[in-house]
Amino acid sequence: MATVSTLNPARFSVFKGIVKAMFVAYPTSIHSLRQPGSLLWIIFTLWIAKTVKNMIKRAYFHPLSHLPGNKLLSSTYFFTGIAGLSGRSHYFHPLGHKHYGKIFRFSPDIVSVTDKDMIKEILVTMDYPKSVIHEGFELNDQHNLFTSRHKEFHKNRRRLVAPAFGLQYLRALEPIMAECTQIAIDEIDNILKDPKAIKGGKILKPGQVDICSFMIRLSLDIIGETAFGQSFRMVKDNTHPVPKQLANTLKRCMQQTFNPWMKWFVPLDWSLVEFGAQRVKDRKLKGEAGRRADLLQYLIDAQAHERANGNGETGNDYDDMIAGKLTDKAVETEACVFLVAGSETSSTAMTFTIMYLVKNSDKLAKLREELDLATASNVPGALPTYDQIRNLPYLTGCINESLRLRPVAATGLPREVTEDVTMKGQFFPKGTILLAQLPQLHWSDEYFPQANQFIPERWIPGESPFPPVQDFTFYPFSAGTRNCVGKNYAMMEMRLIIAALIVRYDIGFVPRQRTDYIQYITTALATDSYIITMKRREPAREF
Ligand code: HEM
Repeated sequence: MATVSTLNPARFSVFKGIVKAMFVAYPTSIHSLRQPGSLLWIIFTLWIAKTVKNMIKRAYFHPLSHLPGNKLLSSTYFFTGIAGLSGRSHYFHPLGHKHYGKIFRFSPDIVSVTDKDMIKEILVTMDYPKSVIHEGFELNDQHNLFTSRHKEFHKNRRRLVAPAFGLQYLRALEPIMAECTQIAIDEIDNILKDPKAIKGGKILKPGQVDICSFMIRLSLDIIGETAFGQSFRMVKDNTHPVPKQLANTLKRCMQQTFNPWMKWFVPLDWSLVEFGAQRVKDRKLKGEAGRRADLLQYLIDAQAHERANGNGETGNDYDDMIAGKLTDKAVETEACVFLVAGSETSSTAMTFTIMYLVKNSDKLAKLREELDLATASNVPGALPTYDQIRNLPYLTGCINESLRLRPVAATGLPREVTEDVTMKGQFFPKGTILLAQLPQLHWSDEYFPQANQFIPERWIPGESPFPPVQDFTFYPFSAGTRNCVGKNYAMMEMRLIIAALIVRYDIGFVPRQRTDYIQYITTALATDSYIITMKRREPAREF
């Protein structure tokens, strides 16, 4: 297996050579630069003049220059590049909106939007395609469901993949999710008995558990089992190389999207794709004996079905890809996409939900009461079943409230305008990237009274102290044709895991911890850690 993305040694030595040569040539160059009329002086002056001319053009004479926004930021891609490197641009957008209002331009062709009607128009009514930003995340040289900007491709691929997330199929995944959750619970119990039993990470005080680490590892194991038919055993061993490689690669992808020069030095490591391809081959080789009710099986069956109905591949790789056919490569790629799109998203959302619960003990007590009632008939040791918890309003309210306050799409959703358009009296030329700022909408007191408070009751008709939540104000899973195909999967997983933890343990807040977050493709706590206290409940809910 290839190593984690590092500097490309050959290119790095070329780079070192250039830097060395620059140092040797430095005194001469500086001297030459200081001589008006010398060749270097002329080249440098022309370059500066061209850059300044382009910056002035973008800032004052661009079709978007009528929009509010900082002229310096709008004149160059430099600052978007820096933001892309840091993974923290979501901290900067609210400041921009506070200063400039619901629409502001912060890059030559990127405009941030928090206006409710415009967001609906961008995501739902006009259903604009994804932007060039998404292409930086294409894997296996293939368009895929998540990244593709091509409507026809997306329509075909979504038709083939979406049924895998239908309720009937998802119910078959419950035993897999339950088994992985039970393994996590056993590991938590081990750590509570002996803090040294921790798998990786630092040993914590007795009674403390890093719940963020558990959520990350558990959701990786679940997606490994359901998308590849093989757990990464991250909860048990925490040593599988693929998750780490993937996290590094996604970070690099995001950085390179905004800083294309990095591609020259830092190759991307797609070991994940090799891993995925091997799993697909293994499953196909086993034939009927290897059948399992999971996402991978669904993709393999869908491929066989298409072939049997004469809708299989033509043999021309490019045409097949553009048409969204389920080739072998496409099956491998989509299984990998599930891992990319379906692990950190769920784990972050669960960590934030638990973080809000431990910070709001009254809400935690109310959730516990609801769960205890719903699972009262369980024998000791049994995990809550999905039938027991799927319709619990307070549990759903807690998850919704956490997704509202900390949406996984922290930097907003970029969409590209396909033709010149005027929205809310503002002109946007073809090619403009509109960034639908979901977080700002979710945090608006106009739509969510006391917006910065964790109030699960607001989602429960009859219990809410506020008017009902309006349509098109809450987009944790996006909307339109590009909404999250894994929404039902994610809701099921989050409900099952959070219910299992709350029923089994008393959990509590540990003060003085960092809770800042970063976003490369999805959002995560910057430290990958959130510690809580946990204690087995005695004796009533002992199982
Ligand atoms: C709490 C968990 C999750 C959240 C908040 C979430 C959120 C989102 C959002 C906001 C999008 C739109 C992204 C964009 O427009 O750029 C999206 C798309 C997507 N999600 Fe999720 N997601 C979650 C879990 C999952 C899971 C578990 C899976 C799969 C197992 C998944 C698979 C996908 C895929 C494949 C897409 C692309 C769909 C398309 O364009 O047709 N997601 N998700």
